[in-house]
Amino acid sequence: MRVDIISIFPDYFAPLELSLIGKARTTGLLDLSVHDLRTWTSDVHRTVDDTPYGGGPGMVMRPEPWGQALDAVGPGTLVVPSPVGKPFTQADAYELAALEHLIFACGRYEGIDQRVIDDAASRMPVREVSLGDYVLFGGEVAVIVIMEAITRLLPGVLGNADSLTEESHAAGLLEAPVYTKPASWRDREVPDILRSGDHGRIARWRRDQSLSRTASRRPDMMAAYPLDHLDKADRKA
Ligand SMILES: N#Cc1ccccc1Cn1ccc2ccc(-c3cc(N)[nH]n3)cc21
Repeated sequence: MRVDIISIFPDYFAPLELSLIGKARTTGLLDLSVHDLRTWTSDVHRTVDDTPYGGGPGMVMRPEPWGQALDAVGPGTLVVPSPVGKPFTQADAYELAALEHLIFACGRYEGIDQRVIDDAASRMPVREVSLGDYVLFGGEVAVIVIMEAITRLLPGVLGNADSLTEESHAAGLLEAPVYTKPASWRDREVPDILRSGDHGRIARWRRDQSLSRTASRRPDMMAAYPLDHLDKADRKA
């Protein structure tokens, strides 16, 4: 997978040289390039923002540098983090992980001139995505989060691919609590079932835990959970 990130703060992406994303880059699973938007400015001050038409607070990112940057690195699927984007989900992570070339546009200030998005959409797929109902300073942190969510889905990145099938949101439920040694810690014991060796009962216990956690913490996910995945007993719960 090829990924191009465009930002006025390229140093924000140093964390993408670490851990499993860094390993994916060195092994060639991920071809990641980070670009400074100011590369595509032409004035001595390397200006990337200007005052908003119609007035209002703050500044808006100018279209010219963005247009030239996207011409240079595109075409690909353009992903634009934004407070007004579609909520980013695990399903989106799977979809993006299956694509050949992603381009991330990191806005700052009050956002990017809308014509940049409209112009890009005339020649490549564009996805405006939100990480949640809160406002960040810019798109960089959102791109780091999205890059983690995507990269861990790439074949060969996670040592144990089984992790992907059991984890939260993969099966449409929140995952069960996890425990490791010691069996007793600060007078708190690991549930006996998990030490029973009865894998059938353990699987049932974990699914019950997932259902109860999801029902209490994320009723919205329960509403979307296919009823035919529930045993008759579960449906009464
Ligand atoms: N746009 C905008 C904007 C509008 C008003 C006030 C502040 C900003 C800051 N900002 C500039 C770029 C940019 C990118 C993504 C987010 C973002 C995503 C999520 N989920 N929250 N915030 C914010 C971003």
